[in-house]
This record gives sequence, C-alpha cells and structure tokens, in this order.
Amino acid sequence: MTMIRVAVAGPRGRMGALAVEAMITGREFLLVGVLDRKMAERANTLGGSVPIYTDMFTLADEAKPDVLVELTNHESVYPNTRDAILHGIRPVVGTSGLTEEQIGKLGILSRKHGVGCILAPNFSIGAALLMKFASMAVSYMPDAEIIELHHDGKKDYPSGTAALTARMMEEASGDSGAREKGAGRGTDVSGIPIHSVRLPGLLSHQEVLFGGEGQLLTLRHDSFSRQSYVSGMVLAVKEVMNRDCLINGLDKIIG
Ligand SMILES: NC(=O)C1=CN([C@@H]2O[C@H](COP(=O)(O)OP(=O)(O)OC[C@H]3O[C@@H](n4cnc5c(N)ncnc54)[C@H](OP(=O)(O)O)[C@@H]3O)[C@@H](O)[C@H]2O)C=CC1
Ligand SMILES: O=C(O)C1=N[C@H](C(=O)O)C[C@H](O)C1
Repeated sequence: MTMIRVAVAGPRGRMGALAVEAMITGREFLLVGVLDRKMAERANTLGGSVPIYTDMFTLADEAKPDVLVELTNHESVYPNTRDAILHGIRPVVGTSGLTEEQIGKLGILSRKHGVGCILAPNFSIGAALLMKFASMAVSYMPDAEIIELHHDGKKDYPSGTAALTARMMEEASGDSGAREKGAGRGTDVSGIPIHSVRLPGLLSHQEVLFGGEGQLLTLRHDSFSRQSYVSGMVLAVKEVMNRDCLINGLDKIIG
C-alpha cells in the first residue's frame, strides 16, 4: 500500500492536535512534518518524533508531503494554502475565514497547477447534510436566517460553516433579492443574515431558520465533540489525492 505523505499546519491547536493524532494512527498516512510558526513551543507538542518546520519552502523540500492539512487561523490560511499549491502540495483546508475573493484565487491557482485542493470549513457529516438540506429548502422557503453558536475560544465570525451554508443557499435559489429584509442584522453573507453566538459551554452548533406564513422550519446540527470531525478529515485527505482542482465543501465529496 502506498502511504499518503501528510503535513499538518497548526499542530498545537485544538483541531491541529486532532489531525496530528489521526494522521499518526491512520494506516494509510505517513505524517512527514508539521508547520508551526513558534519553534520554542514545539518540543512538547510532538515529542520530537515528527520534524517541525517554520516555512513552507523547507517543509516542501525536505518532508515532501503529498497533502497539507491546514488548521491555523483566518489570517494564515490563505498564504499557507496558496504556498502549498505553488509547491505542488494538495491542501485540505479545515480553517474558516477565507473570503470569496481568496477562494476564487485559490480555485484559479489549483486548476492552473492541476493540484487538488479541498476546502471543508466543517468536516462533520451532519453539517454537510445540513448544508444540503438548507440548499433544498431555500427554493421553497426563501426567507431564511442562520444562527451559529460556538465556544468562546473561536476567534472568527461568522463561522466558515455558516458562510458556506449561506453561499450554497444563494447558489441553489439563484436569487438573494427576496432576503433583503435581513439587511443590517447579523453578518450578511449572500443576502442571508448570520447571527454569531460565542459562549463557554458550547462547542459548534448551527441552526438555519426558514420562515413562512404561519410556520417555521428549523434545521439544526450540533457537534458535541471534535471527534465528529475526524472521519470527514480522513476522507478529505484521501479524496484530494484524486482531484486536480478546488472543491469547496465536504458535501461535494460524500456523494
Ligand atoms: N473544518 C472543521 O471541521 C473545523 C474547523 N475548525 C477551524 O479550524 C481552525 C483552527 O481551529 P482551532 O484548532 O480551534 O484553533 P486554535 O486557536 O486552537 O489553533 C490554531 C493554531 O494554529 C496556529 N497557527 C496560527 N497561524 C499559524 C501559522 N502561520 N503556521 C502554523 N501555525 C499557526 C496557532 O498557533 P499560534 O497562534 O500560537 O502560533 C494555533 O496553535 C479555525 O479556523 C476553526 O474555525 C475548527 C473545528 C472544526
Ligand atoms: O472554530 C470552531 O470550533 C469551528 N469552526 C468551523 C467553522 O468556522 O465553521 C467548524 C466548526 O463550526 C467548528
């Protein structure tokens, strides 16, 4: 069996640590390095068993990963993903916060270099299904708003999951005009207001509410544990090896 050579960016983080563990324990994967910008704190992270790099050039040159699992933050994700593609490394991006413009640029770069790239702001199957169901519902009930609720350690808003849900809903309905009523409340993505809650005790939760004459449809997904992300992440790392362009959303690879 040919093993997939994987590197993880952001290995000290909540998600990065989970990715490191999944890539070490997965029989199909070989963790060949991690990308960490703080050398001083690295030794305790991986017990010195996996090489730690502070720049993409050296990582690419020495560790030669096939795939980079990107789990940093909204500021680092674009340069890391772009540089990975430029080095011929296929990114699997779990990090949220990429702008539409950045996603467009990455799509062009990915296609130009024939380097697959999967953006999955949420690796859980339940969230992917929620996005699909929301895209189906919006054609029938166009008045919709999103509430995303997360732990208080989450730095960015709106969540990547909520932003992708809104974009997929707009794509499915082909019209954001009907939703102008929501303007000024929450963060507007594709004409859909997104309300962001950050509180201790929460992990990751999302509701999409559709209002109609005398009725309300609520679609809700809850992640109660970060384990909910592992199988989707593993799937994306395998799947990106078969791709030569950018895929935006786990829902596009689960069939
Ligand atoms: N796709 C999914 O299913 C999920 C996605 N996420 C997303 O993943 C991202 C990470 O979340 P989480 O793990 O909770 O966040 P954390 O803050 O726990 O971890 C982020 C880590 O990235 C590091 N980091 C930042 N910039 C760089 C860089 N340039 N190079 C290397 N490391 C860097 C930070 O270290 P430092 O700043 O100290 O250098 C920190 O250790 C977020 O965008 C979150 O929204 C979260 C959960 C699920
Ligand atoms: O920061 C988090 O925790 C999460 N971030 C992702 C997002 O922004 O959607 C995925 C999940 O919601 C957890």
